[in-house]
Amino acid sequence: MLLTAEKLTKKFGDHTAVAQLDLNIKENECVALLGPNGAGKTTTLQMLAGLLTPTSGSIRFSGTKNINRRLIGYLPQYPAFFPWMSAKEYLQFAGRLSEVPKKELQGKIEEMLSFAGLEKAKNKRIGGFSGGMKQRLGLAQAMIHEPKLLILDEPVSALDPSGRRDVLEMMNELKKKMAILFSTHVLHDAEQVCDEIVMLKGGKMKWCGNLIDLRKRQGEDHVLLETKEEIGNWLRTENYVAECSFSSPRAVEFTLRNPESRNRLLSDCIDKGLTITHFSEKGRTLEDAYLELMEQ
Ligand SMILES: Nc1ncnc2c1ncn2[C@@H]1O[C@H](COP(=O)(O)OP(=O)(O)OP(=O)(O)O)[C@@H](O)[C@H]1O
Repeated sequence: MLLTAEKLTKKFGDHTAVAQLDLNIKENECVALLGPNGAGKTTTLQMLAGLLTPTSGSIRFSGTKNINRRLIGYLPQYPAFFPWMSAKEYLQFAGRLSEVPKKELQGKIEEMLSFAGLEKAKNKRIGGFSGGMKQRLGLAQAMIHEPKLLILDEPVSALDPSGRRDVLEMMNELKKKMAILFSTHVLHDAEQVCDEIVMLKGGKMKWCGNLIDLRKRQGEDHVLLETKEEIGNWLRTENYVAECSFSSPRAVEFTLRNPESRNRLLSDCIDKGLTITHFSEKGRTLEDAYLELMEQ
């Protein structure tokens, strides 16, 4: 295991920002920390990055108790850039801070500029960069020393759709080489890149699992049925049918109490002499499953 946090807790005075959080990150795994505003995402990331001391609990990185900052890359939610510096100068500065060996630094800077799509802007001042360019530069500085774990706080939240896509594509490339832990309050962003999801609310873990587990919670139980003949009232009283709503005598929407009763429904329709002209099942969206978990 690359990182193991046990019973991680952070209190600010009387307020508990993170409570008894257990978290595991494997090598090359991409984990999304998902939660609404104030859930404790930034506090958690800062503790794991070694920037904030936990009130209690433990963090083990690569099996040792010390957080080795050289093995971690961190991009804060609001990175502070020096607007008068050029992209190249900024990466030089970041590379020295991260102790990239001098003889490797120039090569690394060129590699990062190319990865971030900033070669043409390398000598331009950061003050004139768009939000997307700044975020790509922020990612480049976080990984210039080839960390084993990249910690990104809301890396796409402030970006427009094209900036979002660029940064998510960069993350998809990066996860082939290193583990990534990133926070977001948007499930759709998590879906694009992550393997595992950890949901936080009020400083506590609400749920953790992978997208497959989350998709299982979607279900496929909402049915739309249309027939040539009038359906009749029998459907309302069937015990496998719930929340039945007729939009016309020949069209009805309802929820199947369990997905296996689908065959029973179809054979009942045939027994009643109905000709089925439309049958479809609609699952809830992933967002619905997420919101339901958060509200539980
Ligand atoms: N330095 C601090 N002093 C006091 N309270 C704090 C401090 N930092 C965070 N908090 C509180 O801890 C809770 C968790 O904050 P945190 O910033 O970790 O949440 P978040 O999930 O990152 O939220 P957001 O999505 O808004 O960035 C909030 O209630 C916040 O007000």
